[in-house]
Amino acid sequence: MRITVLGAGAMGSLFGGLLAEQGHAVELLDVNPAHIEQVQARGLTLETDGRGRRAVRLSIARPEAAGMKADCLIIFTKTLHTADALKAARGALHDDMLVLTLQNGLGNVEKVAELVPLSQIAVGVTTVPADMVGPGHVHSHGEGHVRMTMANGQHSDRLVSLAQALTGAGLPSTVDPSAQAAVWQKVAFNAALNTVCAVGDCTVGQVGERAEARSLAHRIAAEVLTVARARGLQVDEAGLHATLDHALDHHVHHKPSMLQDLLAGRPTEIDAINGAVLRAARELGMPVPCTEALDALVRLREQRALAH
Ligand SMILES: NC(=O)C1=CN([C@@H]2O[C@H](COP(=O)(O)OP(=O)(O)OC[C@H]3O[C@@H](n4cnc5c(N)ncnc54)[C@H](OP(=O)(O)O)[C@@H]3O)[C@@H](O)[C@H]2O)C=CC1
Ligand SMILES: CC(C)(CO)C(=O)C(=O)O
Repeated sequence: MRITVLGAGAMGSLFGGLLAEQGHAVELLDVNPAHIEQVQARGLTLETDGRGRRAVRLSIARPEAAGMKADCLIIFTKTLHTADALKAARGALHDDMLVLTLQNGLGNVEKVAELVPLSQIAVGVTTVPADMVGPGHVHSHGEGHVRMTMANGQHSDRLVSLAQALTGAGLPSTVDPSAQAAVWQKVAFNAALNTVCAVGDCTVGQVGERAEARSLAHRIAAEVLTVARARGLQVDEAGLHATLDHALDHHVHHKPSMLQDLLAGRPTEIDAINGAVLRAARELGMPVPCTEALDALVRLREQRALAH
């Protein structure tokens, strides 16, 4: 397949690199000059558990210089950069292209739909983890999967082909209409764990060690699911709490992306995570006090992090 990846940081580079290794034509689009320069000069250094470190040759350009007419475009910018990135990559968009967002948070389809017809948009979630080691170097220290569906609920052969390509590249993927509920479950997970780690300035394991912090994370997750249920989604509450416990017990050294953003002085995705849940809860007149408290505290930390 011909696949463009818009936003080639940790996740975009991992997905693009693994797909390119399987012989797919991949073009990464990014704005980070040091990363672009490294990948152009030396290839992408890709490090995954089990297969070690290797260099992968693939194209990379700024979004406005996109050169490939791709079958699919996967968006992996942070949520607050989606609109700018898509506008800059407008030249790469065409009406026979599938556009997939696997970003965290809510409202991603709505942002993409400002520039792409809904019938071409797919949405999903991934539990695959990835970290940037430095420019041109990405590391994934764990396994995960991808669940996705067309935003309009229709069947798409193109999405099935993309799922096969991703699975063949070592990113197990399913096309599943319940991916819409999975988006909410992932938001519940991020609203709970990312925020508590961000405010506590600690790893997932450090939250897991303290009973009251662990219980707070579970309360936030449960609160978010009450909103999802009120919106008519069938969510798996027991499954979510089990996933949270698994992360708290096993991803002990991981610093969630929200904490990494704060430490790097970058804006976080708080508005697309807790902020979006709060807006949905307000529309329904539902109180979500824990989600609201963490939203306020992360924004406070973010303001300080951006000021330095
Ligand atoms: N990392 C993880 O383990 C996981 C992340 N996710 C989600 O995936 C998404 C991507 O996350 P992640 O890869 O960690 O993020 P990164 O910050 O590592 O990567 C985002 C990339 O997008 C680039 N970018 C910024 N603006 C633009 C633009 N206008 N056009 C093109 N590229 C742009 C950034 O450049 P610059 O650095 O210069 O800003 C950066 O290289 C997020 O929604 C995240 O929540 C989901 C599951 C796991
Ligand atoms: C990797 C994971 C699942 C952990 O919180 C994540 O989504 C993030 O860091 O944003």
